[in-house]
Amino acid sequence: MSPHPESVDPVVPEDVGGLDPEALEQVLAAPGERFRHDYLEIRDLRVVFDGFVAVDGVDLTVTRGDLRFLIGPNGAGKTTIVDAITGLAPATGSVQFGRVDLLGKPSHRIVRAGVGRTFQTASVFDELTVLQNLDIAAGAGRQPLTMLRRRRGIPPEVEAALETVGLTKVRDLPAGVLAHGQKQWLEIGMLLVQDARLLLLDEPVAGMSQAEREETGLLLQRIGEQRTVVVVEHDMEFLRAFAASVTVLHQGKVLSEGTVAQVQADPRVVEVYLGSGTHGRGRGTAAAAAAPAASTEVE
Ligand SMILES: Nc1ncnc2c1ncn2[C@@H]1O[C@H](COP(=O)(O)OP(=O)(O)OP(=O)(O)O)[C@@H](O)[C@H]1O
Repeated sequence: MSPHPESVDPVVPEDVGGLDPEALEQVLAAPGERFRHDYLEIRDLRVVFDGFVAVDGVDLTVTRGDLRFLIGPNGAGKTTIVDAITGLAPATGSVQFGRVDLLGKPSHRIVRAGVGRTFQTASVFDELTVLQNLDIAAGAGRQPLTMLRRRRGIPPEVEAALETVGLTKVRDLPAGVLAHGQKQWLEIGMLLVQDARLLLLDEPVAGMSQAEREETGLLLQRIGEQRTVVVVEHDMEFLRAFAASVTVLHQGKVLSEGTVAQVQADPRVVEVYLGSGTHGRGRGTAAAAAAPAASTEVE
């Protein structure tokens, strides 16, 4: 849909540091038993906008421990599926997570069911500091009375999230001055403190440097070991490096599903990404990025 936001020069110190996987342990620390029923199960999902079928009977199952990438040409319906799961697009069918039926629930109830998402354009509060953004996200899971109580110091889960996403040194800066990649990290941190157990990430590495992409990929792999993670992505290099499994969408339907190697070898996927003008809806970057992968399989 919208073009990737240009990466802006960060107005932050050079030595901000990277992500800290060890700090992540503190945020994630939770007995696996609690997540036993955590899996996303979508059946016959359909989203229609004024007669236009954007999502057309999609089935999707993502289990905890998976790191599922959703790919597909421009307009395939990827973001709309995430919108439907999070209550932002009207849908029919069924969407269950952790035994909770999500369809038809208002967004705040879906958040409370443990579902969190990021957007293609980071949706942090620019005027508030990094710390305040995280604090608000942490509050999303708190009872109103606890929210009103004055708290001394930084809650440990917020501190651990700050370290995890490498933003400790910029915690008092307004989020608006962060570089695009750092905003994406902040959003991931917000999902962690919000205790999201299903994380839906829309193009999380857009605008990031190669080093940042790698750090983010490793972070997502680690989170994916404990939580259910779905990544909407156009970056095929990133996908090849980090996806555990892939669902390819095309014109609102699931075209192919499997490991990276399996979908790359699927002639239907090759056709959609490399095909003639009839499938020419793919955005240039996606098609171009997919081409080397597909061609290695077809050569
Ligand atoms: N609110 C809306 N009203 C009408 N049509 C919409 C709306 N949202 C999405 N669409 C249409 O639904 C289709 C799927 O859009 P969607 O954003 O889900 O695709 P996508 O696969 O995420 O694409 P991209 O990779 O470009 O983000 C597109 O044709 C889009 O124009």
